Parts: sequence; C-alpha cells; structure tokens
Amino acid sequence: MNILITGGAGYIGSHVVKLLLENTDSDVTVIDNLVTGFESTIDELKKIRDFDFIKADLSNWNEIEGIFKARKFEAIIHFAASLIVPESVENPLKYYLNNTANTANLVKLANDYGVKKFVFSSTAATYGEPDISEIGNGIKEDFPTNPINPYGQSKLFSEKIIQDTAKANPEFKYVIFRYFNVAGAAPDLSIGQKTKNATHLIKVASECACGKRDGMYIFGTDYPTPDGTCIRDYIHVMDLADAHIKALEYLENNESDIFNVGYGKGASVKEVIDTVKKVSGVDFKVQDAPRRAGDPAMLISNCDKIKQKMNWTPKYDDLEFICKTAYEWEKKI
Ligand SMILES: NC(=O)c1ccc[n+]([C@@H]2O[C@H](COP(=O)([O-])OP(=O)(O)OC[C@H]3O[C@@H](n4cnc5c(N)ncnc54)[C@H](O)[C@@H]3O)[C@@H](O)[C@H]2O)c1
Ligand SMILES: O=c1ccn([C@@H]2O[C@H](COP(=O)(O)OP(=O)(O)O[C@H]3O[C@H](CO)[C@H](O)[C@H](O)[C@H]3O)[C@@H](O)[C@H]2O)c(=O)[nH]1
Repeated sequence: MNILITGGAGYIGSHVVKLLLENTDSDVTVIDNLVTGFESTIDELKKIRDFDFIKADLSNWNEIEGIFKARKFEAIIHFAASLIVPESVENPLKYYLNNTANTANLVKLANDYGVKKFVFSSTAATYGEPDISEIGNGIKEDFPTNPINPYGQSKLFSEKIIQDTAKANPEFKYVIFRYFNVAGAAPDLSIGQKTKNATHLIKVASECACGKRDGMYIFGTDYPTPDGTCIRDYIHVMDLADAHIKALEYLENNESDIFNVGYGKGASVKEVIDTVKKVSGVDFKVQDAPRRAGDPAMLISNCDKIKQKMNWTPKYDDLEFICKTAYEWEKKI
C-alpha cells in the first residue's frame, strides 16, 4: 500500500512509521514541517528501511497538492497538528488553521485524488468534562462531545469534516481514533518522545527522575477522586501505534467508524508519580499546586468497541512498563 503519513517525525507518528516499516511492505511517505518533529527521528527510522521524507508544511496547499499529483496515495494517516491545550486558549486561530483548515484541505485532496482510506488522530479532549457519575464503565464513543478548549474543538470540527465528506462520497472511508493519554517509548528504545518543554505528566516525571528538572508540581489535589488528583487512562504508544496498522486492515472490508483508544482503566497523578519513582529508584521533589485550567477530574475510556471490531489486543497494558520505557528513553536522550 502507498501510504502518506503526516506528522511522521513526531512522537506518535514515528512509532506508527516504525511498525509500518518493520511489519509491512508499504511504501511510506512522511510529510512533516519539523516544527515539533525531529529529523533525527527520521534518520533513526531510515535505519529500518528507506522511505520518502518530505519537509513541507500542510498549510502550503499548492505544494501539498503537488505531492498528491506526483504519488498515488492509497491511504493517509494524519497526525500533524498543534496540541498544547493552554496555547490553544491563547491562540485559537493557530489551532483552527493548523488542525481544522489543514485537515479540510487534506480531506479535499484525498477526495480529488481518489485516496480511499483516511485514519485520523483525534483526542479524548473532544469529550470535554464528562460527568464523573456517568463514567461508570468508561467513556463510550457515543458520549456527548463538549470540548472545553479550542484544541478539542479544532479536532471535533475535523471529525465532522471527515464524516460529512464520507457521507457524500462513499468511496472515502475513515477511522477516527480518540486517543486517551499516550506515553512510553518503543521497547527497543530506538525512538520515543523528544518533545521540547514537555507538559505531559509521565514525560515530566521521567525528566525529574533523570535530573533534567529539579522537581515537579501536582496540579490540583482537591478533585472528587479517591486521592484528590486527576485520573487518566494511560496507554503505551506502541499499542496505540498498532491500532493504526489494524485500522488500515479494518478499512479493507468494514465501514467508517470512531474508536476510543485507551485501556479502560485509570491512574491518578499521584499513582503515576509514585510509579515513575519506583521504576527509576529516584525520589525527586514533588509539590502540590493549584488546579491547572481546563483539566477534567477523570477521563477513562471504554475501549470495548476497538477490541471487538478491530480485534485490537494491547500488549503493554501495564503502568510500570509504560513509565519504565518512558524513563529509560529519557535517560538515553
Ligand atoms: N500526545 C498525546 O497525548 C495525544 C493525545 C491525543 C491526541 N494526540 C494527537 O496525536 C497527533 C500526534 O501527536 P504527537 O504527540 O505525536 O505530537 P508531535 O508534536 O510530536 O507530532 C506532531 C507532528 O506534526 C508535525 N506538524 C505539525 N503541524 C504541521 C504542519 N502544518 N505541517 C506539517 N507537519 C506538521 C510536527 O512537526 C510533528 O512532527 C496529533 O494530531 C495530536 O493531536 C496526541
Ligand atoms: O507536571 C505535571 C503535568 C501534568 N499533571 C497532571 O497530570 C494529568 C495529565 O496531564 P497531561 O498533561 O499528561 O495530559 P492531559 O490529560 O492534560 O492531556 C492529554 O490527554 C488528553 C486526553 O486524555 C488529550 O488527548 C490531550 O491532547 C493530551 O495532551 C493532569 O491532571 C495534569 O494536571 C501534573 O499534575 N503535573
């Protein structure tokens, strides 16, 4: 299959490229503007086997169309986006342009050039702040979507654009993935999360354990959860990457759909920090701090649908393993 990966030099995209190069004979083309991605990641991936990397910005619509003209893509996996929630509140247009407008253009090009499969990175942020008393067996895909920040909204608009286009053109099929909290690194430690000025909990705690930060804060200890800190559903990046490979197979014979990707269970901020301390053997400084704006108390997926319909079976459903790979990767870079 001839596959376009946007954002393949970034964290999650690079893990999908790794699996595609290792386990399939697909022709892979990565487009990335390297704003938050890394050429060194592309170089590492090219050690597996060669593929085409094009440094380009999705906002250069003419240039991107030129790439579609020159190559007959059969599938697109679209990761490229901006994803810092507080930044999206300060600069919403950056998010609506980079995430929504550029996705609309990519979907248009997919239609104009006959690309039949589209896999899209959406987020649990589309659910907003679900009522904690209703989460029960996890947030299902048909829960209400009420994003509370422009990042989540920009992704929800993109979802609608993809869905409406598929309704109008039955040849165009999609899988929309709503990721929960992604963490960890490839178990062989060849690639991992390089994000600069990271804000993600497991990455920040791993940096503390490696002495790259003096300490960290727990944002909010007065949430209505057992230990007062926020609960999230952390998923290993390699299991998430595997879901994308499954999605391409799924679209051969099945209809378009939306799937949560998580493990269906939660860990609190305190539990995560304790786990990073345990796997690293380092007792770094942690201080309580006020709540961070826009953090829902609890986000836990119901992931029955992807397990049933795609036969997706996670391999790394273990918080210690997630934190261990994140920490060991952090030590390496
Ligand atoms: N990391 C998470 O926890 C998480 C959770 C839910 C959803 N997501 C989604 O997953 C996707 C990948 O996230 P990530 O964590 O790998 O982030 P990342 O920043 O590491 O990767 C994004 C990549 O896209 C590239 N990019 C951004 N804008 C571009 C543009 N206009 N043109 C070309 N390239 C561009 C960046 O350079 C980067 O390599 C995003 O769509 C994000 O919204 C991530
Ligand atoms: O130094 C830190 C960093 C984070 N946290 C807390 O840890 C929890 C998780 O925070 P992250 O920043 O790691 O992740 P988020 O849940 O905010 O968001 C991530 O997961 C979401 C889905 O659940 C979206 O997909 C979003 O794009 C992605 O960044 C939050 O309660 C946060 O306040 C801290 O206490 N201290």
